[in-house]
Amino acid sequence: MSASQMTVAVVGTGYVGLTTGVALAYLGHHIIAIDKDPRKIELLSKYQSPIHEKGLQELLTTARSKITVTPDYEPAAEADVIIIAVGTPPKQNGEADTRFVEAAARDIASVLKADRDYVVVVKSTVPIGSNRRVASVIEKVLAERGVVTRVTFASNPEFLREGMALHDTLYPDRIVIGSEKDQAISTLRKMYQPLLEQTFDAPSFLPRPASFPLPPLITTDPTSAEMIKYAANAFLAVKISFINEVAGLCEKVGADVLEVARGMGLDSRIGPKFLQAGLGWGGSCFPKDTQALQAIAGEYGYTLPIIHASREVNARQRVLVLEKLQSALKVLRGRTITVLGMAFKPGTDDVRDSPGMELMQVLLERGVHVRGHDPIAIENARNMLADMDIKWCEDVEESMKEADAILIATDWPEYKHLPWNDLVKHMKTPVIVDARNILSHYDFDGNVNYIGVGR
Ligand SMILES: NC(=O)c1ccc[n+]([C@@H]2O[C@H](COP(=O)([O-])OP(=O)(O)OC[C@H]3O[C@@H](n4cnc5c(N)ncnc54)[C@H](O)[C@@H]3O)[C@@H](O)[C@H]2O)c1
Ligand SMILES: O=c1ccn([C@@H]2O[C@H](COP(=O)(O)OP(=O)(O)O[C@H]3O[C@H](CO)[C@@H](O)[C@H](O)[C@H]3O)[C@@H](O)[C@H]2O)c(=O)[nH]1
Repeated sequence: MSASQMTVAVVGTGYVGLTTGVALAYLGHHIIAIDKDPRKIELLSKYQSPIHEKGLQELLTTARSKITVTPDYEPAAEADVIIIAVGTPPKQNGEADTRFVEAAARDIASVLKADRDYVVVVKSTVPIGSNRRVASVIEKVLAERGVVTRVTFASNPEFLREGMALHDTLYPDRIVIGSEKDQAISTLRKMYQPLLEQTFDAPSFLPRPASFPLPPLITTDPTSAEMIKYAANAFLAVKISFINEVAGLCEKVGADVLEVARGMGLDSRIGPKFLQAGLGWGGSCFPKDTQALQAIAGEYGYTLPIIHASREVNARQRVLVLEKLQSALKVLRGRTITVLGMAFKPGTDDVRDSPGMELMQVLLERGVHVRGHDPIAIENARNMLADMDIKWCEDVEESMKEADAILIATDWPEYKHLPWNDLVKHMKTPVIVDARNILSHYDFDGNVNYIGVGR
C-alpha cells in the first residue's frame, strides 16, 4: 500500500466529506464517496459540486477519475480507510445527535469483508466517547455476521472553515489523530503524508501560502481528540463574543472597536484573528458545538460559565443590531428593509443558523417589508424560508431602491465595493446598519445615517 494508492471511502458528502474526499483524490488516493441523499448523488455522479466552496468544482473536475460516487456501502468493503463525515445536528436539549454516525457505523459493518485490514475514522464532530461507541457498534454487527476481520478505529476531527474549506484541508494548521492503535495511526499518517510533507503540486487556484510551515501531526487518545475539536471551536466562539462585548462598551465610551481590536491583536499572545466585532457567530458549527459542549459538561455535573456567557453575548448581539435599526427608523412596522447577506459568512452558500436570516424573521414579525439579497446563497435562503413573505432580490442595486434601511448582515467583499453614494440616493431614507463593519462613515458623502457596531 503506497501513500499514493490508498482506497478511502468517505461516508457523507457534505461540506466536510466532499471537501475531504476531493482533496484526498487530488493527492492521489482512490475515493469512494457515499451519501444517502439522492440529490447529492445525482449531482456528484455528474461531478457537479452540490455546494459552493472556492476551488471545489475545479478540483472535483480535475480529480474525477479518482472518485466513485455511490449511495451504496458495498464498495466501502474495498477501502483501506473509511471516514465517517455525516452530520451531527443538535437535539432539542442541545446534545449532538449521533444517530447518523451510528447508522453509518452499522452500514459500514454490514459490508466489511473477512480477513482484511480496515481503519474506521470518525471525522464528524462527536460527543466524548463516540469513537468508542462507533467501535462497539461495528464490532457487534461483525460478530452478528460472524465476520472476523481486523478493524482499528481513530478520531480525526476536522477544523476546516466554510468558504476556505479546500484551503484549510490542503494547508492545515495541524492534523489530529486520536487512536489507541498504532496500526490506525500509521495508516492515517500514510494517507495524510502528502499533506504532512506538502509534496503535492499546489493547484493554481489555491496556491500554497507563502512560508507555510509543515503541519504537525498530533497523535493522542480518542477522548482528547474529541475534546480538542470542541475546545477549539468554543475558544474561537468565546474570542468573538469577547470582542463583541468590548464593542458594546466602545460605543458607550466613544472608542472604535476596529482600532481596539487592531491594538489588541498585534500582541502576539492574542493574535489578530477572530476579533471582528459585528453580528456575532452563526453557522452549522459554533452554535451547535458550544451547546453540545455544555450538554457534555452537564452529564458530568460540571458547568462552563465562560462558554455559557459567550452564547448569551452572541444572542444579545443580534438584539443590539436590531435595536440600531429600531432607533434609526423609530417605527419598524410598515418600513422596507433590505438585508444584505443570507450566508452565515462570506464564501459559502450555507445558511444554517445564519444571523441575517434570523434577523429577517424577526423583522417580518415586526411588520417590516423584508427584502433579501445574497451573491451565492439566495436559493438556499429561499428554500429555507419558503413560506415567508420575503422579496428575494437577485440584483443587489435593485434590492435597495426605495428601501428605508439597509442591514449588512454578511461581510461579502462584493458589498464593500458597491457604488454606495449613488445607491443611497435611491433609498427612501438613507439608513445603513453595517452589522459587519465592512464600511465606515468616511465612505459616504454625507446626509447618510451610517451605523456600524462598536464605533
Ligand atoms: N461544515 C463545517 O464547516 C464543518 C467543519 C468541521 C467539522 N464539521 C463536522 O463534520 C460533520 C459533517 O458536517 P457537514 O457540515 O459536512 O454536514 P452536511 O450536513 O453538509 O453533510 C452531511 C452529509 O451526510 C449525509 N449522510 C447523513 N447520514 C448518512 C448516512 N447514514 N450514510 C451516508 N450519508 C449520510 C447527508 O446526506 C449529508 O450529505 C458534522 O459533525 C460537523 O459538525 C463540520
Ligand atoms: O472575527 C470573527 C470571525 C468570525 N465571525 C463569525 O463567526 C462565524 C463562524 O466563522 P468561521 O469560524 O470562519 O466559519 P465556520 O465555517 O463556522 O468554521 C468554524 O467551525 C468549523 C466547524 O466546526 C471549524 O472546523 C472551524 O475551524 C471554525 O472556524 C461566522 O458567522 C462569522 O461571521 C465573527 O463574527 N467574527
